[in-house]
Amino acid sequence: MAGKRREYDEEDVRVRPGRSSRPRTRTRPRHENAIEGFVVAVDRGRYTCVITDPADPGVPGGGPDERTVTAMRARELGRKSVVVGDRVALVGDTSGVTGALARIVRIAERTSVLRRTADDDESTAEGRLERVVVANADQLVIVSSLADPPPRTGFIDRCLVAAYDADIEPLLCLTKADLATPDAVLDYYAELDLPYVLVRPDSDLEQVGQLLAGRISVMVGHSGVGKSTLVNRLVPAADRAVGTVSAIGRGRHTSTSAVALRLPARHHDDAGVDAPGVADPGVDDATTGGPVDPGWIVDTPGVRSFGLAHVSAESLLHGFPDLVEGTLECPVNCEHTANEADCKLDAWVASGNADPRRLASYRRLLASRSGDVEQ
Ligand SMILES: Nc1nc2c(ncn2[C@@H]2O[C@H](COP(=O)(O)OP(=O)(O)OP(=O)(O)O)[C@@H](O)[C@H]2O)c(=O)[nH]1
Ligand SMILES: [Zn+2]
Repeated sequence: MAGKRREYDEEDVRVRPGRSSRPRTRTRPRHENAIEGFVVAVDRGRYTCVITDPADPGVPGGGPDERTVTAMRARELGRKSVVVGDRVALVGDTSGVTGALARIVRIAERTSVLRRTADDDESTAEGRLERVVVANADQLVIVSSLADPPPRTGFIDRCLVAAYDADIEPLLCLTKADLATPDAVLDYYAELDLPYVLVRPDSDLEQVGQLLAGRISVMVGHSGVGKSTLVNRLVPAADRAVGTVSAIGRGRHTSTSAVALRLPARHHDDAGVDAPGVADPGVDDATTGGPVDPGWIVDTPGVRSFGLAHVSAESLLHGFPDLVEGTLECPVNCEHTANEADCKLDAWVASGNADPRRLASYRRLLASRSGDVEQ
């Protein structure tokens, strides 16, 4: 019976009625032996997956027995993209030996998606789309240096909106704290309950480590802010290339890519793991008493920013809670742009309720968004 053999939910496979005559779901193998993996890198149709199947030795936590397999998409996935952070079901040769090729037959429902900004690569049709680049992230680490290059709050604001929209917690990581004070940046965000950490070359990174433990954290930041330096300190095995800041800024990366790096294991008895104010990331595996998943950092070297074309003007406001009250008296359907004669935000700012730079930033995002390509 066809119905009985189906093991896919509708999210995984669309059973196309009518025009499509291929009885795909009836002939598909069951893939009972599929094992779970986590996509850590994507390169030209090949997916690098770490086996995270509970039945697999060395899982979770990247033990010595951990296997990394190369996989391709099974045809039955259709056009569904597979991105870094996806949890997938793998069949075929999952031995992980050189040359072995597994197949991804299922993608687990995503808890979050981050899309890269539409103009990352204007030279191709694909590059003009807001493609999903990272799935299942639960934290967006916005890396900004306090000097050299100076902080760009417009960029931070954009990332905050992307994070709130995707339901991902933001963490502001202010680097080069040895070169400048964070006061101006923190003042700009005074009205937001924005968690932040300060990083300098001599910081021990204990606090950062705690905030990353057991979670999937995406790092984003401009070139030269010290992202690679930080990743190398957190994940020494990653060996990310550290560049030098050039006056004109470096050319754009030619390809957009993301890669997930496993954080080194932390131990239950690490001092201060339950520091006040730090949400319990749930690293204790109480059910099995097994090893702790240390978490992942997703580095996004080719991603300049995250797309907001799909975010409504009202949702954009989530990144600007200090402005929300100022819109309450706006006319219905007010777009809150500078062109709206009756928008109340100008008066809200003029009477000192919010920083004018915040309104300017909000309006810049509104304007940039309308230039984005809708997916
Ligand atoms: N003073 C100071 N310099 C730092 C700090 N962190 C990084 N740097 C320096 O800043 C420069 C850029 O660092 P990277 O780690 O390459 O920056 P990045 O963000 O990875 O830049 P891309 O690789 O271009 O994306 C290097 O010369 C680092 O040594 C810091 O906390 N303080
Ligand atoms: Zn308005």
